[in-house]
Amino acid sequence: MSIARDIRPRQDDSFLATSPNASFHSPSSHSSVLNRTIPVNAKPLKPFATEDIKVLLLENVNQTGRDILSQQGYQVEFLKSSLSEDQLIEKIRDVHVIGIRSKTKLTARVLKEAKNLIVIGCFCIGTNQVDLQYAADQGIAVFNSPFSNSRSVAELVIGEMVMLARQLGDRSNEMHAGTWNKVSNGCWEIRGKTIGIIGYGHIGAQLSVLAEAMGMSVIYYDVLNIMSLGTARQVKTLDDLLAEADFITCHVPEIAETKGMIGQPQFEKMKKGSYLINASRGTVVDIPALIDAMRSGKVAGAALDVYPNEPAGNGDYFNSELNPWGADLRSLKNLILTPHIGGSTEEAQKAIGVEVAQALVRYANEGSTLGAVNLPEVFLRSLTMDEPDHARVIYIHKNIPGVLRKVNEIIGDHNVDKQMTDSRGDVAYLMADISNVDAATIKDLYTRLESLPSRIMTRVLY
Ligand SMILES: NC(=O)c1ccc[n+]([C@@H]2O[C@H](COP(=O)([O-])OP(=O)(O)OC[C@H]3O[C@@H](n4cnc5c(N)ncnc54)[C@H](O)[C@@H]3O)[C@@H](O)[C@H]2O)c1
Ligand SMILES: O=C(O)CC[C@@H](O)C(=O)O
Repeated sequence: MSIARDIRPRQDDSFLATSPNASFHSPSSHSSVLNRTIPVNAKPLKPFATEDIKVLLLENVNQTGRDILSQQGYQVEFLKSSLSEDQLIEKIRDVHVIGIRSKTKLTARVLKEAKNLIVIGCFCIGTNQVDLQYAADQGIAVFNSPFSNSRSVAELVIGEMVMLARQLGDRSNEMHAGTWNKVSNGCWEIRGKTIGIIGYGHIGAQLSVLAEAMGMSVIYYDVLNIMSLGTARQVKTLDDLLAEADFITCHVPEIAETKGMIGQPQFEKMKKGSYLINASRGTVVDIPALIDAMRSGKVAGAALDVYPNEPAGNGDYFNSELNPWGADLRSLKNLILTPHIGGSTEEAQKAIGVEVAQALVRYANEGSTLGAVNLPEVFLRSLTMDEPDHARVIYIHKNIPGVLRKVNEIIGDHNVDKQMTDSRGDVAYLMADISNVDAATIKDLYTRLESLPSRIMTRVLY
């Protein structure tokens, strides 16, 4: 049994002094709910000695996040880069909380070994690097930061459009090599041009507003019907967008439908001399097809921030071993290559560090799944110091008929102050606050819930 799932009684009251911060600063729609319902005298709930909680943070997670987790008394191990699958399997075995960014692949093979893991924090927007369903089936919650770096990506794209339209990358490279090459041929203003945004979500919509302010016409394609901002216009098909846009920019998640979404047939449908930007995920654009389209002059310039294979850490790793077309790509003119830095600003990384670390603490200490991307969102107001003998039961279980009857047979002998349950697909999440319980009762509740066949994970916080 893992420490985090341990229900052993408190040795003393010392961990009451290390209260988790009860406030939640996420700008998400849930924040007002949380802020409203957390009383000043919230009772810290901890089922464990916090110093036993092991946290592994990879990929240079921001100091803000590291501080929040360390202040809880958790044991925090921090690495600057990612780990390979085999290295992760070794490391993850005794970890209760893991924090990653976009490079660390938490596959089913890795998660299978993570016997103590209760929660994953993706300190970024994308969650495609985690096997979300497998995690849910094991009762492991996954949190991310849905929009703390959206503005940073949108600003990068605006800058890149100007750079591509003016061939700034090439001019700068030439000057670095001592060459003065003053040209205007093929150089344009972006004012009056049309930007075609593929994926009008957080980033796409933010970009729409900025591009319009630069004097551009904005069209977008999205699988959802989304309200246009300003004078932007939604087009019906991707082909409509490709035929009309001067600058095409991708802001879709990596899912089966978006893999290879921009390939040779799509390049054929673009206007001659158009520009392509991809700061979403590397698999969205077929890079050999882009190389052909740039060599033929169909595409006048491109900016890539993401690649099908990216190195685990910084260094001279962006070579043909990593991606076979590397040398061909690097030989192209008017091509901006950046190392997945769309969201890499001080503002974004600090905000993400706070948001995700707070979600991890809230989940570990209080069981709230608000904002989880793979479990139903369940929240109960914090217990207060006026409720010293209350315990919070969390029962993550298979979503099959008859479970609640069995659970209520177990907790129904006690005074259930409040209870909430919800399901998402095959997994359901139940939280119940029970009053007037002693250590023996807590142990009994835990053991009986654990013995139910529907059990995925039981936690009792008190
Ligand atoms: N380069 C970076 O550093 C960086 C930073 C942040 C995010 N990202 C990537 O950008 C992606 C988009 O971010 P976001 O915050 O705007 O996401 P979002 O979820 O807010 O928006 C994505 C939009 O794409 C749409 N979409 C999904 N499938 C589509 C399809 N097949 N065709 C057209 N539209 C489709 C969705 O309906 C949604 O409106 C993220 O998933 C992430 O992978 C990259
Ligand atoms: O910081 C990262 O590694 C990922 C940034 C971005 O791709 C995201 O998904 O938020």
